[in-house]
Amino acid sequence: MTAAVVFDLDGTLVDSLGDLAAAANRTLNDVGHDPLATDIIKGFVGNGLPKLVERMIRHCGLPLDRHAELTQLTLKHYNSAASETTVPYPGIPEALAKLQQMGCVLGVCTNKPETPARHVLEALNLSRYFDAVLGGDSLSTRKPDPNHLFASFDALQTSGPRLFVGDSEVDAETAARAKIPFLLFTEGYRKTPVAEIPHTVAYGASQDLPALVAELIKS
Ligand SMILES: O=C(O)COP(=O)(O)O
Ligand SMILES: [Mg+2]
Repeated sequence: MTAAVVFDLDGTLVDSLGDLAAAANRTLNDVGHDPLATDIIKGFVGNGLPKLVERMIRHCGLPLDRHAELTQLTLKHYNSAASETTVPYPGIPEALAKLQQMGCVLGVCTNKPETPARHVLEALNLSRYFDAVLGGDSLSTRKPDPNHLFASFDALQTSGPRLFVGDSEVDAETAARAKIPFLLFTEGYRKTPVAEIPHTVAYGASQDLPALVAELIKS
């Protein structure tokens, strides 16, 4: 039986915080605001780019009626430099290759807009592993709505076991609502202690993924 494994992108497959923060800070620069520390911007990631911009606007005390304009601006900045410093987490390419060898079909379900998500996967030589990539703007809904995750599995067209791998509270909520086993990467952008994030298994080294997946699909 073919297992389907769907991955979150930011904070799970790739460390993209530097490029996200750079895009956000370029927008702040455009409106005459001082840049924010990367760690502050890290707290804005997880619910997609429009939400990141909304959190930035609130944090900086900027007018909320500029949300649409500043979202467009941030997307433009991000699209022009989405893979400058972004790298796969150590062990990710090897783990994906191994999972494919094991017969798993792989997909991506990210709240990042689809265009930069595909660009990042391409630039980092990871797109070859994925049969489906759904972004935060691919549907009319996004994580934590379980329909975003269901649509990602449906796109893989397999009937075997389903697993979801992610790094955040949003991913955990999505998996719980979809009733799909959840593998939590502990070294991504989560804001709460691991023990407070519902998960099936937690891991801190991506090299361990193939063995964890093998264990979960056999049970
Ligand atoms: O774009 C975001 O806010 C988060 O993206 P992710 O769903 O790949 O973690
Ligand atoms: Mg993530």
